[in-house]
Amino acid sequence: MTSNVKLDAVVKRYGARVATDQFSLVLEEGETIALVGHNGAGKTTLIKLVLGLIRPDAGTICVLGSDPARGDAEVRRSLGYLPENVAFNLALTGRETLSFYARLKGESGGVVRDLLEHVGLGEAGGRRVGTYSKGMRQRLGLAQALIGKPRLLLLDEPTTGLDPALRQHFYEIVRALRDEGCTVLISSHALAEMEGYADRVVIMDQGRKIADGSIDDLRRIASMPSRIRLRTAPGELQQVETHLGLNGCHRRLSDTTIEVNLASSQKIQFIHHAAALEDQVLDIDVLPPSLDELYAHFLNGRAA
Ligand SMILES: Nc1ncnc2c1ncn2[C@@H]1O[C@H](COP(=O)(O)OP(=O)(O)OP(=O)(O)O)[C@@H](O)[C@H]1O
Repeated sequence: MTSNVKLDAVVKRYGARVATDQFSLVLEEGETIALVGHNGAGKTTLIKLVLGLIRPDAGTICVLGSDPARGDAEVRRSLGYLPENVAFNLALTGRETLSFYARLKGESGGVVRDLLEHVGLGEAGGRRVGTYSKGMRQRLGLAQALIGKPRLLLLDEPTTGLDPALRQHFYEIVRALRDEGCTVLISSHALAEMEGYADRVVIMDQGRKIADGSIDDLRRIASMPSRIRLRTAPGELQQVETHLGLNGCHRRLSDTTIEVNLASSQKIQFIHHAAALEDQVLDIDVLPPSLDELYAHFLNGRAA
């Protein structure tokens, strides 16, 4: 694999405040990475360092083979960036806005129409940005970030303001880019929606990296219990509890639903027993820890 981004022991201070603290990270070609952390954890600072908009006080950064602070034109053309708050000239149309950014990136105006179509703004391209909804401006921002087929895409809170259908569409665009080999770093607080799309999750807290791995890796490291949910036949709930030896280590969610928290070592045996009660247990769901739960786990561990 080729590493598109390498940060080694990067420190960035704003006065006495340390925004990133000995932060090391490697991002490979074709990876989608979720960067998560509380407000003020240092996510935007990290993105700005990778873009070369600010310089580190210590440590080294290499982006697409060069130091981003050098502002290498070839590297800049291969970067796409969607800032947290997109600010466009409201008097320009969507098409004029994208044409402007395309020229800045040395691309022909021919890409504009396709990009507008791609983000679902084909028909609105002739309207002034001032008349766009927040979601439309966000999509225009994404189109701007996609100019020039970037090899590295940095998206800061990209789905804020998008409705569920547009979020879905947004992640489909991200998946297609990843399949073409683009590295996509997404900073977000919307953990649930990242679950199906992120190859890796990096959790930041107070400028430090406190977890880094696939969701499965994080589940293994956290070794949190899974929730097993059983649906019983009507009137059979108590029998099932007795058969399975559940002595209060479970919750009744309804007259026919029980939930049990089990460590991975106990999970298979329990499911086996429950499945054997085939007249009484109608359904078994295994709910592994969600990204929200893992996030809380790692942050609590940090606090401890
Ligand atoms: N230009 C600046 N001057 C002074 N302090 C700053 C500056 N930019 C960021 N900081 C501080 O650095 C820390 C990290 O901020 P940063 O914006 O990187 O966090 P974040 O994780 O992106 O937060 P959010 O989720 O709220 O966007 C915070 O304590 C913030 O107050």
